[in-house]
Amino acid sequence: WKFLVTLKTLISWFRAERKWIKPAGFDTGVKTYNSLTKFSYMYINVTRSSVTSRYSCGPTVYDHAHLGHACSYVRFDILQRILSRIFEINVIHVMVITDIDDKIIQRSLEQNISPTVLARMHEEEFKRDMQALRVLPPAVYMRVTDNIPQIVAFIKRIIGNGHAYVTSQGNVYFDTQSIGNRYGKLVNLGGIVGELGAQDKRDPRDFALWKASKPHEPHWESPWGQGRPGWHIECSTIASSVFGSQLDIHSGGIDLAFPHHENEIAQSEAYHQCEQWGNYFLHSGHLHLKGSVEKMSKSLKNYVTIKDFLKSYTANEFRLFCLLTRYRSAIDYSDASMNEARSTLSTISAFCHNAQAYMQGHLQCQPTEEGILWERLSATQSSVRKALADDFDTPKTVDAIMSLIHHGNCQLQPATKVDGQRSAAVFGAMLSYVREIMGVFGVDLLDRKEVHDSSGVLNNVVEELVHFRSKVRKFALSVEDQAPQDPHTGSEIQKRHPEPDRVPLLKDCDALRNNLAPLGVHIKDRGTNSTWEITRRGETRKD
Ligand SMILES: Nc1ncnc2c1ncn2[C@@H]1O[C@H](COP(=O)(O)OP(=O)(O)OP(=O)(O)O)[C@@H](O)[C@H]1O
Ligand SMILES: [Zn+2]
Repeated sequence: WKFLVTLKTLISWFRAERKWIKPAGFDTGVKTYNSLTKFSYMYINVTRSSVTSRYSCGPTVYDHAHLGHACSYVRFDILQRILSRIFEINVIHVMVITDIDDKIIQRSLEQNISPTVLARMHEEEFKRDMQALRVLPPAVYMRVTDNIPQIVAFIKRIIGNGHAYVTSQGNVYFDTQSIGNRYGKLVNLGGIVGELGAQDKRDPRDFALWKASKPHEPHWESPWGQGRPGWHIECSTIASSVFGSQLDIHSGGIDLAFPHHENEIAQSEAYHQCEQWGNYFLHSGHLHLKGSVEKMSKSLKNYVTIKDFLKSYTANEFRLFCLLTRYRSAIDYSDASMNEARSTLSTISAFCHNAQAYMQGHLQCQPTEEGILWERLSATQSSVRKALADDFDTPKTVDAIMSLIHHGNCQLQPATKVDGQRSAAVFGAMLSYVREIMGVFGVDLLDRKEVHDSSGVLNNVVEELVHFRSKVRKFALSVEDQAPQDPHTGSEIQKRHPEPDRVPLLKDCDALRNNLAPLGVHIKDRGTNSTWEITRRGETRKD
C-alpha cells in the first residue's frame, strides 16, 4: 500500500514536472524548490536580466499581526535580500492588502466600526510592525478596494473566455471543469472535493469570483449586481495589472497553496489564455507555538502579537530565529528557541566587539596565525554563497559564520605580555564580512536601538565610567616591587599580588562590573585593561 502511494505521488510529480515550462530568460544561479514542479530543485530563471518580479499575498487586515505573519514575511524578506545583495537580482515586489473580506465585515459589526476604518487601522499597524522587524517594504502595497474596476474587468474577460458563469443569485463562479485537469496544477487534488455550501455552484470545486452582497454589507456596482470580489481574484488581477501575463516568483505561506494559489493560477491562465502564468511558487513553512499542531493564526486566537513580542525580544533576535531554520520548514516558537537565537546573536556581537577591541589595541593577544584566518575567511565566503544558492540554506550559512567566529575567537585569547606582530587587518576583514553578511539578512549589528541607546549618550557616559574604573584598577593592581621574571622569555613567573590596602578598591571595581551587567553594560577585564559593550538588559555574556 505504501509502495502504491509512493508510486502515485511520484507519477503526479513527474506529470507536474513535464507540464511545467521552463521560462526563457536569465539564470540567476540560485536553485530553489518550486511548489509547481515538486520533484526537484531547479535554477530560477528570470525573464529580464538582473530583475525579477515577485508578488506576495498580504494580510487580511482585521486583527493584529502575529508572529506567524512575522515569520512568513521576514523569511521572504531574507530571501529577497539574498537575491538582490548576493546574486544581484533586483526584485520588484508587489503585495496586496486584503481590506475587504467576510472576516473584516464580521469583525467590524462586532466592534461597531466601519469595515474601512477597521481595515485601515490594522493595515497601518501591520506596516509599522513590518518596519519594526526591518522588513523591506514592497515597491507598492496595493489595496483590494482601490482596484475594484480592474477586478470587475478581469472577471468580465474570464466570463468572455468561457471560464466563469453568472448565477441567478448575482454570484460569479469560476468554472473549474472548463479547464479540465489543469485545475490541480499546484496541488494534488486527490481527495479534495471543494467547498460545499453555495447552492448555485455547478461543481463544489468552483469558487467565487464575485459575491452578491447581503443587505447592509459593503458593496460595489457590477454588471452582475451589487457585490464584492471573491478572495482569490484580487491577487490575479493586481499581479496581472503590474506584471502582465508572466510572473517570475509568487510567494506566501504554505496554507495559501490550496485553494488560494491554485485558484489564482486557474483564473490568471484563463484570463491571459496562457499556458503558464506564475513560474515559481515559493511557500514558507508555518510557525507553531511549541507543542501545538495548529499554526499560529488569527482565527484560532492562539497568537502572540508582533508588538508584544518586541517587548521581550529584538528584531535582530527574531531574524536570527528565522535564519536558524530553512524557510520551507515548520518552525516552533518557544522561549528555548528564542534563547538559542539570542545566544547565537550574542556570540556574533561579542566577536565583532572583540575584533574591534583587538584592532584598536585594547585587547592584547599572542601573535595570531594570520594565514589560517585569511584562508578560513575565504573558504567561509565561498561556502556561504554556495549554501545560499542552494534553496537559500540559511542554517548552513549561520553554521559557516559561527565556525569562522570560533576560529577567530580561538586566536583572540588575551595575554598580558605580547610579543611580535599584531594581525589587525585580518580581524578587520572578518569583522566587515560578518557585519556585511548579517546586514544582508537584515540583522543590523550596529543598530543602537537594539541596545537601548538611541541617543548615544549612554555610550559616552559608559566610556567615561569604564575609563575611570580602569585607572582605579590599574592603580590597585600596581605593586611596589617588580614581580620576578623568567630569564629566557622575560614574562612574569608568578601572578602579582595587589598591596593589601588596595584590595578593597579592587573589590569595588568588581562589584561595579557585576552590578552593571544586569543593567546591560558588560565590562570585560583583560589583564590591567578593560573593554566594554552594551548588551540587552539581563543578558549575560560568556567571555
Ligand atoms: N502561523 C503562520 N506561520 C507562517 N505563516 C503564516 C502563519 N499564519 C499566517 N501566515 C502567513 O501570513 C500571510 C497572511 O495570512 P493571513 O492574514 O491569512 O493570516 P492568518 O492569521 O492565517 O489569518 P486567518 O486565521 O484569518 O486565516 C500568509 O502568507 C500566511 O500564509
Ligand atoms: Zn494571493
